[in-house]
Amino acid sequence: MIGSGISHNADREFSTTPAGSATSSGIPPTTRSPVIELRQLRKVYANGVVALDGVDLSVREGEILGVLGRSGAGKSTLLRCVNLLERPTSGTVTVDGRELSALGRGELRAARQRIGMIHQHFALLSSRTVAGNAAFPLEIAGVPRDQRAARVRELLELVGLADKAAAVPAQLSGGQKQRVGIARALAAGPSVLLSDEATSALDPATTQSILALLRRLNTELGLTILLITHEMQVVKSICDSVAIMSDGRIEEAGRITDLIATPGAALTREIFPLPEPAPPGTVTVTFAGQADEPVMSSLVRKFDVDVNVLGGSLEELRGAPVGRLRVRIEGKGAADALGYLTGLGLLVEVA
Ligand SMILES: Nc1ncnc2c1ncn2[C@@H]1O[C@H](COP(=O)(O)OP(=O)(O)OP(=O)(O)O)[C@@H](O)[C@H]1O
Repeated sequence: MIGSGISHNADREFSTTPAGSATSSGIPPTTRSPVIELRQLRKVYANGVVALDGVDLSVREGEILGVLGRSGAGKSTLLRCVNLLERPTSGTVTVDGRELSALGRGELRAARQRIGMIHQHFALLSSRTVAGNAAFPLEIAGVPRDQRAARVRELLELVGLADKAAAVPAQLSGGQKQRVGIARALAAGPSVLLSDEATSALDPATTQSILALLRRLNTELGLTILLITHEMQVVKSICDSVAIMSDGRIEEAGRITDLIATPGAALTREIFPLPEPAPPGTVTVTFAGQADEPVMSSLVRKFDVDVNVLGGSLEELRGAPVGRLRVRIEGKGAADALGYLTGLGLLVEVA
């Protein structure tokens, strides 16, 4: 028997309050309208590789959605289809209510201004200053010089680089380069930001500071963000929703809090790996939220049971603790204890 009962501290961070919340507008993301809609998207490259095989995906206004998948799953192809850098073989791409896949060249160029993009290796112009890089999309759009200068000052302020306007990219750290990339992506005031592995080339601390900046832009500007990543940490830190891709298909998609509350979700197994299948007689409990009740220790007190912890882990999802615990509950009150856990709204899976 591994520990009979659990101390207050051991489970104090688990509770029944759902993690995640409405963002600054107060409108829950699930009730907002989609800003990006992909329908039956298929991409077959000239060499016959089927990179996208019937993808349906919606990203709602003000949402941060992370597409997660192993190398070759089709993430980059998916992202590049959203702004039509890559033309889908079939299917539709709608952004901000306009079906981009139906637009001609000129209209597409204009529609793309509503879509910013940041890249893993920053893609800055090395001969231009920080200000010159941020100003580039404004020059292309024909914005007059004085307006450009004011906008660039505003953008560099926004990303925390006001003092680096005259520096060139070679004088910047990776995190600073990505901030320039973000300033440039936001120059034309897009409603959507696409992020192509934007933190993959950065160290963990810099990654966190860039993710915090993206979250701030999301809440302050209401920016909708579609990001692709192979790092679960990125999804855990800032995403509201996730789509898991494999072999050109989306295997699972939804709000993280909803998926975690869904029995058998692949996301839960990825975030909280436990031996599968669960041994017979064990109970796997998934908790989401903050500490306001020591659930397992109150179980021991209320129902005269022993709770043996077999495994589990606790993670922060967008700053809120979420955990998965595998236990064996023994004693004559075991059935009542299970009913109690279910009644608290926790996901309780009995093997
Ligand atoms: N231009 C191309 N021509 C032919 N095949 C391609 C092309 N680009 C990608 N592919 C293939 O399409 C599939 C999906 O690639 P994609 O780059 O979209 O996946 P990914 O999930 O982004 O992978 P990674 O994380 O390694 O970038 C892979 O089999 C890849 O080899």
